[in-house]
Amino acid sequence: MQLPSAFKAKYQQLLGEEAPAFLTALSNEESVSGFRVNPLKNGLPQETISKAEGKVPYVPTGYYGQVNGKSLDHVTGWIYSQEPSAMYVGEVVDPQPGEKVLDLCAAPGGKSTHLISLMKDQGLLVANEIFRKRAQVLAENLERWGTRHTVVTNESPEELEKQFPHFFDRILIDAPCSGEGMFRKEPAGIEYWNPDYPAECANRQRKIIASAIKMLKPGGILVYSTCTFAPEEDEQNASWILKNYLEMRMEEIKAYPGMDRGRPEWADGNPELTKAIRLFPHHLKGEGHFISKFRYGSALAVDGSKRKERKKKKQQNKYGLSREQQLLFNDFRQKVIPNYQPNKLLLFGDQLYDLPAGISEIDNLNILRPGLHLGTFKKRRFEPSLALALALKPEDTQKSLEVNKEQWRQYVHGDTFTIKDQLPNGWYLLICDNHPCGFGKLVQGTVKNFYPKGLRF
Ligand SMILES: C[S@@+](CC[C@H](N)C(=O)[O-])C[C@H]1O[C@@H](n2cnc3c(N)ncnc32)[C@H](O)[C@@H]1O
Repeated sequence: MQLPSAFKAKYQQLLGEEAPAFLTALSNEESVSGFRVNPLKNGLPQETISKAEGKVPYVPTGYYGQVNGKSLDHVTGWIYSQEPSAMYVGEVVDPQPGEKVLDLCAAPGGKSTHLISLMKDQGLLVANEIFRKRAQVLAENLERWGTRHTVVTNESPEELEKQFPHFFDRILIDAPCSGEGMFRKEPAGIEYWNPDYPAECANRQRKIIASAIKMLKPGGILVYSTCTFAPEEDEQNASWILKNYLEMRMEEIKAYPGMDRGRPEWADGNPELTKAIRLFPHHLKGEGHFISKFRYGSALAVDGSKRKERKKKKQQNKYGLSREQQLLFNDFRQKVIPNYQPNKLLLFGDQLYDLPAGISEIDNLNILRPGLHLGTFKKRRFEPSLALALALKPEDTQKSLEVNKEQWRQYVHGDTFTIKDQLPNGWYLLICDNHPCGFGKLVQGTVKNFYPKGLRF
């Protein structure tokens, strides 16, 4: 791979005698692949793990190795393909169960799936992406992951800032950046690069940071990360935060072997910047990353709850179910998932969702996924969704049907298949090798296929 000569000259000057090792690792060595396993599911993805090339030492759920995108483990959300350096970001955010967390630049969902896992799917994760198409991919990836407590929004940071003043316990900005750290994984990124590009990205990042800080609760945590080596976007933005927001304090990030500290001399010399972390491909088995962590130390008293309370009442009617819809869903729930307790049922058109607690302000937002998608109302019937199936564990239902790998392949291909056992007609959660993988409707021994058309293969 050919790196731009201005890029090489820049890092020659910054890294000095280390530069040849850095440039060789970036241009001549292979990128590193990895995957994380999903602790929200009811077991370990043994088939994928058996082919792994070892564990990532700084991420308990992380492994080195490739993922087969058509495997049962991947299709049912038991694993997420993510390069190892990127995995450390979620660990640094360290969200706790029950917290309110915002992933501001979230697509395609590598960090969001990690954050909601660490939260044990408790509390609220708002996963936001500014571009609609990317937000749809984000929603799909989170659907596979099987989360009840994630809302996917498609907003600009400026718009979100109006809706969530001082609302979140933790915010991650995994910023759009010049992507230098991904050059060997995505060489197309080299074409966008020019010597002015990092400064342009830094300006855009500062706007995103300014919005994020307005959404932090007093005492809240901001993690700012990039996948670039450019000091303009890394240390210089971290020092910009410290200079412009006196209530923001840097928190020290643990450096595992192979990780480097932030470089104050690449910004204004502030020694605080050593609390950040740099991941270089010539020091660590992974791609390039920068991670910094801040606490919003101000003891501001902020309360916008009264205004919101009024809106909340209006919303309940707007998204409410008709009597017939309530009966249809209750009938399904009692027969198939009697122990499932929805938090708040919400109807978007004919789509039924379960809105997580902790969020009421949805009227003024572009929302792609207001919580777990439970299913669709059709004429006088309710069809459960794939998302619901992937959020269930085998023990959540008595109405399940074991399918073998061959039947699973028929199912994801969109075919019907027959079963030998005599079972009553109705909805069944299909389970293959302990993986819930979708719903099927049994009619006289034939399992009718409800796998979404757009996902069949
Ligand atoms: C580095 S990627 C995020 C990767 C993601 N966190 C993950 O782990 O899968 C940055 C994201 O920021 C989005 N983005 C681009 N411009 C933006 C802006 N002005 N404000 C917020 N997000 C933006 C991009 O579309 C992209 O999805």
